[in-house]
Amino acid sequence: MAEREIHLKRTGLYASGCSPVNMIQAVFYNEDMLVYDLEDSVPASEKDAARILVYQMMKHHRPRDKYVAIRVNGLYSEYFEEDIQVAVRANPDALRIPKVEYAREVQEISRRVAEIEEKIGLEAGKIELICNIESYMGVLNAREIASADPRVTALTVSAEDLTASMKAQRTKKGLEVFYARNAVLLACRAAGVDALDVVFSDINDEEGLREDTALAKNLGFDGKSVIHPRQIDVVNGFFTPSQKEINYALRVLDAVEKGRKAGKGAVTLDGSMIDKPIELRARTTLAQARAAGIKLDGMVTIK
Ligand SMILES: CC(C)(COP(=O)(O)OP(=O)(O)OC[C@H]1O[C@@H](n2cnc3c(N)ncnc32)[C@H](O)[C@@H]1OP(=O)(O)O)[C@@H](O)C(=O)NCCC(=O)NCCSC(=O)C[C@@](O)(CC(=O)O)C(=O)O
Ligand SMILES: [Mg+2]
Repeated sequence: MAEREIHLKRTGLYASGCSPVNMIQAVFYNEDMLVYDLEDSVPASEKDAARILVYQMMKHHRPRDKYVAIRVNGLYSEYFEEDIQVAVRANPDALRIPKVEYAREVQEISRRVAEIEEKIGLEAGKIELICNIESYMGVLNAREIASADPRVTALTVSAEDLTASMKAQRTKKGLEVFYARNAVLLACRAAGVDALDVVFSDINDEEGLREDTALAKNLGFDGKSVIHPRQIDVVNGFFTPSQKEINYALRVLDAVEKGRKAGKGAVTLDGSMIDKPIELRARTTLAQARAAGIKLDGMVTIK
């Protein structure tokens, strides 16, 4: 099995497989993950053309240093067989699998990917699987799905299909998917895979996007799917620790270290108690900052 590199997934930009212009443009934006879509953004009449376009893009214009995924149609759709044949041959970093409901589906897809990898001589096990959780059944089984197969490196919450399956109304505040977001996030944490948040569909509502992304970040998500280039910097910004957050994290570790030397388990900083979980959160902030390319060496802590 291939050794996994860790990839930042703050933003996953969908570019429709039936829009050659968007597919080319998407190469040049700041998203961490580019997702070429063969599923719901492609009408039935364009499925064959989209498959060819995505394959050609991957062969001739694949961006260097960018994590690229291909979203295939679901396991039970009439397009799955051709999609998986072409998508694996395009050798993406990951396949995004829509509408996953059971661990056995992930295992079946992983087995199919392995067969094709072997047939065409690709490194075994390198292509990752990102499972889109977009039904009540998927949410209920998220824990098993997240640990179904070593290829699984992330789960996403996909709110549009999910709310349709729940007979819920999709709102911007997102109360209807609050439980699902938490359930999927906890499943990801239990399995040690990344948790990716819902698409915010109104591309003209920046304030709404900010509120939605702040919520996702506070809940613990690692990133968010986006559909328009305007959404990328906003979302990257939320999932990259700010200077203020980094500075606070450094001060927490400083206080912990001083406490340790003085033989204390809990110390205070700015009047608040600092103990083990706060130290852990500070370490997470610094790990996220390093992953985002922020250099921490020699950084001074200023109150
Ligand atoms: C919404 C719109 C049509 C608007 O386009 P418009 O062209 O009107 O927008 P403009 O503002 O005019 O664009 C300004 C400039 O940006 C360029 N530009 C725009 N979008 C770009 C882009 N994506 N990539 C690269 N470039 C782009 C454009 O070409 C122009 O370039 P230029 O002319 O040079 O200035 C377009 O964005 C778009 O197609 N988005 C992706 C839609 C999609 O993939 N949906 C499926 C995934 S969600 C789903 O399935 C639900 C889910 O499954 C989710 C889950 O599972 O996670 C669930 O259940 O919840
Ligand atoms: Mg969907």
